[in-house]
Amino acid sequence: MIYLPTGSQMSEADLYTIEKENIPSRTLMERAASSCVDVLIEEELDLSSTLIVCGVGNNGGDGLAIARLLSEQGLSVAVWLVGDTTRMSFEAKEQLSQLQNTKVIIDSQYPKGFYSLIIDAIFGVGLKREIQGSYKECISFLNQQKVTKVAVDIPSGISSANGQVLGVALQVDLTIAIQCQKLGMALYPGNEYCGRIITKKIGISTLPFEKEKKTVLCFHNDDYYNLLPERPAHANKGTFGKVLVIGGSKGMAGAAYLNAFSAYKMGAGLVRFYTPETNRSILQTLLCEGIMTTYESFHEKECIELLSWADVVLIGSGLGLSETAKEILFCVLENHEKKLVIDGDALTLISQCSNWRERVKAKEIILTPHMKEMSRLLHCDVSTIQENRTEVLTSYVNKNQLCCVLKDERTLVGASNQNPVLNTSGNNAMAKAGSGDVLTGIIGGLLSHGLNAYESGVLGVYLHGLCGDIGREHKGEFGLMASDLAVYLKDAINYVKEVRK
Ligand SMILES: NC(=O)C1=CN([C@@H]2O[C@H](COP(=O)(O)OP(=O)(O)OC[C@H]3O[C@@H](n4cnc5c(N)ncnc54)[C@H](O)[C@@H]3O)[C@@H](O)[C@H]2O)[C@@H](O)CC1
Ligand SMILES: [K+]
Repeated sequence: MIYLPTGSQMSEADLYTIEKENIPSRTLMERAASSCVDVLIEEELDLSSTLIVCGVGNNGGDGLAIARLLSEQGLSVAVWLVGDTTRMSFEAKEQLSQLQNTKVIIDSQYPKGFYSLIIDAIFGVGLKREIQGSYKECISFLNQQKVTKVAVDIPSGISSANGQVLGVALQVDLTIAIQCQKLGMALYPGNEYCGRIITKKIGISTLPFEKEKKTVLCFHNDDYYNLLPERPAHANKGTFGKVLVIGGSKGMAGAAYLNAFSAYKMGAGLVRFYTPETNRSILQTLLCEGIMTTYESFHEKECIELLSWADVVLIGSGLGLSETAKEILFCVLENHEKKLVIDGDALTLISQCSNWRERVKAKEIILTPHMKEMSRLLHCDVSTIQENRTEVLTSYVNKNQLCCVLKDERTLVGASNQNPVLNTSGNNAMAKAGSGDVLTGIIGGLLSHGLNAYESGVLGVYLHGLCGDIGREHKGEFGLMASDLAVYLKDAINYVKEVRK
């Protein structure tokens, strides 16, 4: 796995390396610049006439050092120095003075000419606020130039903490990430501005953020492979767990079906529906393997008996917000002692109850909110969550001692005392009704194999995304349906195993 630090975490790591490992800032800058030059050469970019656009911080310092290194190779280089040079960082000033006796053209305006390549060294991880004025004009102007563009560390204008565009951002073809990819480069819209990403290690110690459970991780295939549950030969249907699906109100039977179908496809041993009587024939026709208990109103004894049968309860997909739904939900919260996944309408119902968490008995709890549902749980705006998703998620899971799958184009899985994991599988073909119900079912299937909440959330989200990637190949970007996703689970699991080989 790799760490995806925010800019501030990266700056702390820079400082730690400089102070505790006694590597001077200047040395790190030289290493960063020469690594960038290596990439430019390895990638066979046209370096016949390069424009390097530099800001006044250390990202600009990297750019100035690159200018010197290219010029030492006899290449034609011009530097456009943007911003107030009286505010230049110490390292950038040093780099600028080293350029004085070279052939590099330095201009505080756009140095007119024909350029084969533009290098963006305006802002790196130090970008803090909305870009305005001459910086904004400069980036907008550069965006109009039809020339290959390469960003040093991160495209200028992208927040390294959350991937948001701070006023304006430069769209580049290639980003050379220094030491680590930053979180904002993996999130949207930041990711779309980066083009290809090449990471170059330069010896910055990542110890400071490795120690923190707050730093976001991105798993590799091997990490996922290690989470895949085993299916011993000596097994029966009880070995792989009993999943109780409580979902589907009138007209929403499909949500319960997708939960149950996906849990079975993920290998669960037995799946039972607990659903309104109106869904009986629909669900039995759709899934003859599903055991069926139905209700017309709340019966505590019946509900508690079903809970004692189940290893895993999935509650909420298409459940509705009726009084009966609410009674069943709170009966589950107060009586189910094993593993519990709370999805969809059940999330809305708990968000209306301030002491819901105190009432939960289950030893493993997973919530699967999308951004809107999370905003209901936290009683705040969606934008507040999007801008600070890691902090919001981390503090929520630690406060409530549970696992939370925060669904978005890039889903983040957090659990108490664990690093959040950012998922990068999946695509826009999955943005369709029912997709989340499939995820809930997959997570249920993994829980029923004995994985804990965090493992099931992390692996479930990845497999779900892979189903989307494989499904898009077969069914297309427009035509992929939620029910198709679960069908591709076998291919997704095989993919994880094959890549491992
Ligand atoms: N020793 C180090 O610190 C190293 C730094 N490196 C490079 O340095 C970068 C980080 O350098 P810095 O921390 O100096 O930050 P940046 O170079 O990213 O920019 C910070 C500068 O921009 C200003 N600024 C921030 N937001 C602004 C806005 N919206 N409008 C106008 N001005 C704004 C700040 O006041 C500061 O002067 C990294 O991304 C990387 O490229 C690398 O060379 C590796 C070593
Ligand atoms: K940059």
